[in-house]
Amino acid sequence: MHRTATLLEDLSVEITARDTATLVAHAGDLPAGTRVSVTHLGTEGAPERREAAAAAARAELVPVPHLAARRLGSESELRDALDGLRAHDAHERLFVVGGDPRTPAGPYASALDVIRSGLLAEAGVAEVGITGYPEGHPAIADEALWAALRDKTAAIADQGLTASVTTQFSFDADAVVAWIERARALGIAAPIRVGVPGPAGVRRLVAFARRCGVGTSAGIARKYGFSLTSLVGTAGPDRFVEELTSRLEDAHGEVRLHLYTFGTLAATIDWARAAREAAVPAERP
Ligand SMILES: NC(=O)C1=CN([C@@H]2O[C@H](COP(=O)(O)OP(=O)(O)OC[C@H]3O[C@@H](n4cnc5c(N)ncnc54)[C@H](O)[C@@H]3O)[C@@H](O)[C@H]2O)C=CC1
Ligand SMILES: Nc1nc(=O)c2c([nH]1)NC[C@@H]1CN(c3ccc(C(=O)N[C@@H](CCC(=O)O)C(=O)O)cc3)CN21
Repeated sequence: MHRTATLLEDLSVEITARDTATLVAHAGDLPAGTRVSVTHLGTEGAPERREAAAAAARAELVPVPHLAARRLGSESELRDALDGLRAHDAHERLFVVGGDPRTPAGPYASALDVIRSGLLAEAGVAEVGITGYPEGHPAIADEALWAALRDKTAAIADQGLTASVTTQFSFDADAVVAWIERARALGIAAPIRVGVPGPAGVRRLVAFARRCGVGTSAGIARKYGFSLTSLVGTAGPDRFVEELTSRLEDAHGEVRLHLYTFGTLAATIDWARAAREAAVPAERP
């Protein structure tokens, strides 16, 4: 398939539990089998996240619930979360992230600690998603990030599980392509889902970028499609996707798109459908 079509056909979306009703209402506009990540925030509980994942599964989508290691208070909290997901058949794919809390709430200080617990494999998880940072991380040194990526990939394989990588959102296609090349050069062969925000208000994007420690230099932002001096208006990932597409080659391995929806799930689904239809024109009789 053409590369743009592949990126757009098999993209994934990331929601929070409170997007569940919107997801159910608009699921029909996503291809069956689309992966739906459910962010692990401190403001939403495990039952709501589990319900969001279950709703995705019922809608013929593939849930990817997130677990933030530092938000887990105890081993039994992890066991309960896995059991709850399993009861809804929403445990096959998980995304494990360290999490923002400065101090871990319980025994897991990093994603690696959760993976090494062995509880994921025991619960019947098949695939474990981990992070990637094309623009680095404000509080974690680059060397530590690359070491973590290597160690997590190895630990996932040791547990007999499959790894995939989803990158922190970025507005900079050059940084993303350079990051993919470095990862491949280091022997990371897992599929990489490139994180980018869905269409959203510029003010919102700037606020989330600040909150998540993602750079928005004026030049990059302008290229992406938003002006930092004029915060009114909406910016979408069109140019980013176009540029990413034009730069990707077979040597980059399996690469997909991951859309962080930041409260704009319906608009993101509309955007994805329009982009898909533009890339793969319906066959004429
Ligand atoms: N990329 C994403 O979608 C999300 C990222 N986060 C971020 O997760 C970060 C780390 O998670 P992963 O990338 O999975 O790393 P990780 O858990 O694999 O850890 C990588 C390295 O950073 C250290 N570390 C982990 N969390 C930290 C924190 N909050 N502060 C300082 N050092 C930390 C670990 O000890 C380890 O050395 C959080 O700080 C947060 O910024 C949180 C939610 C979603
Ligand atoms: N460093 C870091 N921390 C994160 O928590 C994080 C990232 N990076 N990268 C992207 C993902 C996506 N993230 C988020 C975070 C918040 C909302 C959000 O919509 N928050 C609502 C409140 C939702 C609620 O509390 O139920 C908001 O209006 O802020 C969405 C995605 C969190 N993630």
